[in-house]
Formats: sequence, C-alpha cells, structure tokens
Amino acid sequence: MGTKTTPLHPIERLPAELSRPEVTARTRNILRATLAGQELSETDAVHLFQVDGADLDALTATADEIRRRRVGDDATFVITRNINYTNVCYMGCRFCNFAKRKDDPEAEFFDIDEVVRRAQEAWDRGATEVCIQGGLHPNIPGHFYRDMVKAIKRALPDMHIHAFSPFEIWFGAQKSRLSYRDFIRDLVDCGLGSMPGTAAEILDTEVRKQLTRDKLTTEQWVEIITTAHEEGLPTTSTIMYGHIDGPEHWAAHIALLRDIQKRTGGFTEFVPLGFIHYKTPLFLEHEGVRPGPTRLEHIRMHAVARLMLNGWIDNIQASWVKLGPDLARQMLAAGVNDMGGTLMNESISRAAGGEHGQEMLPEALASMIREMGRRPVRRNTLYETVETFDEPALLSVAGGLS
Ligand SMILES: C[S@@+](CC[C@H](N)C(=O)[O-])C[C@H]1O[C@@H](n2cnc3c(N)ncnc32)[C@H](O)[C@@H]1O
Ligand SMILES: Nc1c(NC[C@H](O)[C@H](O)[C@H](O)CO)[nH]c(=O)[nH]c1=O
Ligand SMILES: N[C@@H](Cc1ccc(O)cc1)C(=O)O
Ligand code: SF4
Repeated sequence: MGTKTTPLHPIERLPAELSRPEVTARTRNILRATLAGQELSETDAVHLFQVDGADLDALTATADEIRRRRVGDDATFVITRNINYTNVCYMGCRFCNFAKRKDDPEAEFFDIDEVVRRAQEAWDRGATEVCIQGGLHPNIPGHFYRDMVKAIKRALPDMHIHAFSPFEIWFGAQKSRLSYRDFIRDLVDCGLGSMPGTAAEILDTEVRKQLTRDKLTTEQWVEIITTAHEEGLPTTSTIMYGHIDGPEHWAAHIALLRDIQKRTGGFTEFVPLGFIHYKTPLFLEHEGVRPGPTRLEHIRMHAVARLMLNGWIDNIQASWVKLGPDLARQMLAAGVNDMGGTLMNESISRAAGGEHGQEMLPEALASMIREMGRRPVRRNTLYETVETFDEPALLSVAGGLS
C-alpha cells in the first residue's frame, strides 16, 4: 500500500487546448507541469478551481488526457443496491434532510431480516454489492452492525458488503466499548468488504462547525479511515461541496486525501458529491448558503481532483444521483472514469429534494458511456472487471464543456 501506481498509457500527448493564445500563462504553466508528472500544489489547485473560458477548456482537456494515460478509455459502473436501514438520527447535520426523529411518521427502521431480504433481491437482479448506510439511531446496540454483516454473508457469501461510514463506525465502536481498530477488525472478520468514505463533507474544522452540531471531527474521520486502511479494509473518499465552502477548502480537502493515500493506498476512488439544497435546514434557515455547486464548479471539481490525485487515486467517480444523468455524462470528458452504481434505491438525495430518481439501469449507464465515445465496463467494488460491453463505441465524442 502507499506506492504510486504505474500509468497504463504512458504515451505523451499535449492537448491542443493548451496552445490556444487565449490561455493565460499561469494556467498553461500549471497544466504543462502537471502533464509532465509534477504534483499539483494546493495553491495552484485554488487557481484552477476559478478558471473560465479558454483556461477552463485547457483544464478539462488536461484532466481528460491524464485520465486517458492513467486508466484508458474504459468507463466503469457497478450494480449495487443502497440499503438505508434507518433514517432515525439525532446528530443534527444541517445539510441533511434524511434524518428523522423516532416518532416522525416518516421514521424507518429495517430489521436484519428486511436488510437480508433486500440484499437477496439485489443479488437476484445482478448486484455484486450492497451499499449500506444509515442514521445513528440511539437504540441500535453495538452488535447490530456485525449481526447485519454476518446475516447477509450467511445468505449471500459472494455479495460484497460496502457499508458503514466513519460516523457509523464511531457510533458502533462507542456502543460496543471497543477501539475503532477492534470494532473494524471484527466487522472485517464478519465479512465487511469496504467502507464508504462519506461523513467527510468538508474536512475543515471551521466549516464543519457551521454544517453540523456534533459530526465527527476531521481528525476522527482521518483516524477511522486510516485505521480501516491499516486493517486491509478499502474505503472510498468523498467531498460534499457547494454550500458555505470554497476553492481553498476544496484544495486542502483533496490534498489531505492525497496525503492519506500516500501513507495507506486504501482509497479505491474519489466521489465528489454536490450539495442538494432544496429541502435542507442549512439552505432554508441560513443566509448566504449556496444552492449547491454551479455547473462550472462541478466540472472544475472533477477535473482538478483528477489532476491533484494523479498517480495516487486512479478512479474519479461522477454521482448521477447528485448531478443528473446529463451532467454526469459530461463529467466523462472532464477527468471522470466511473459512473458509480445503479443504486436501485436512493433516500438521501431524494429527502433533500433531489430529482434524479432512485435507479439507473445498467443499459442506461452503458449507453451514457458509449455516447461519450468510451467503452462501458461493469466492475465490482474493487474495480475488477465483471462484464464488458462489446458494441462499437459511437464516434460522436461530445465537444468542449464550457
Ligand atoms: C446521510 S449520511 C448516512 C451515513 C451517516 N449517518 C453519516 O452521516 O456518515 C451519508 C452522506 O450523505 C451525504 N449527504 C447528506 N445530505 C446531503 C445533501 N443534502 N446533499 C448531498 N449529500 C448529502 C453526506 O456526505 C453524508 O455524509
Ligand atoms: N451509493 C451511492 C453512491 N455511490 C456508491 C457507488 O455506487 C458504489 O457503492 C461505490 O462506487 C463502491 O465502489 N453515490 C451517491 O452519490 N449516492 C449513493 O447513494
Ligand atoms: N458514494 C459513496 C456512498 C454514498 C451514499 C449516499 C450518498 O448520499 C452519498 C454517497 C460511496 O460509495 O462511498
Ligand atoms: S448526515 Fe448522517 S449523521 Fe448527519 S444527520 Fe444525516 S444521517 Fe445523521
């Protein structure tokens, strides 16, 4: 773990967009240095997070080129089902409208049989993964997490269980009176396959104080993620952006993820999660909170992440449930090589007013990928190929993004 991965496509190619006279010298120099293999600094990332026009075209073309060199033209997705076993939660994150109180008519709690039933249904529909996350329900006993993992594995030994954010790990460890390490080790022994790197939001103390009362601190998030990686448990990495945050926070957040990856090598991917604002207390009750990222901010986030994480995290995922299918597809030209999962069910974005549905069928994801001139590949959670789609790619590669 922690070793730089070797590029798949070492062929050098300078994107034509870099030579256009309208591109500013600063942007051109940063992008050339990055293409030559130099690490993108936080300061330069902050600059790139704000570029427009020809500079933005040069940024996306560079991200696209680095994507091609690192992972080629395949674009992946996974058949997975979200199981949000409870929405009962008292942590009071202001950006979250998923959480409900116990006596709320919309409060939900699935017992373990129901979780297994949903996993079985997913398996019967071709899923290789279940993505399990939930609220921090005060009545959950510490052994609930291990019982759930064991019950799914008993019924479906080959199902990959991608479950429990660092915040749920914090909660479960506390309830079980175990250290993070012992709690995680036990879950791995029971069959946990990987963890979502959610609860990251913006890894900055000041921003976190405003987003949420009691959420895990930056230091605790890093400690739990690092412990998981040390125990051989891979995790994803995420950022939730477009509310009270800005370019400095984004650059520092991704630099922190890069530092962790240099030490552990445990991140499978980076997933930018645009803030869905509509029904959230954060947006409705506070002045000056932005209504999620703009289209250009989405493009810059995926592109700059590709550049900053070059050589360290090869998979940059677009979340269709946050972006919508149209924008998610466009991200494939801005550094993205993964379209995430089919999901089957989705409650978190929907509760916040998200309008992009609950499920994307494999055929729909594959045709989005083909429309961008790329080859669809169904993967498992660990990015191993499960199925390739051999129809010839359409030649109509979409043009510039800005
Ligand atoms: C809802 S929580 C579930 C797991 C656990 N309760 C936790 O907080 O880690 C999972 C993640 O959903 C994301 N999320 C919640 N509300 C959101 C919103 N309005 N827009 C975008 N992402 C959101 C956050 O990144 C959060 O960490
Ligand atoms: N489950 C949600 C995802 N992505 C999860 C991925 O599909 C998959 O579990 C991961 O790629 C594992 O490798 N993204 C969202 O924005 N919302 C979800 O609910
Ligand atoms: N994409 C995350 C999971 C996730 C789930 C729900 C969300 O609202 C956001 C993200 C992961 O696989 O690690
Ligand atoms: S983000 Fe997670 S911890 Fe925070 S309120 Fe929502 S469900 Fe609870």
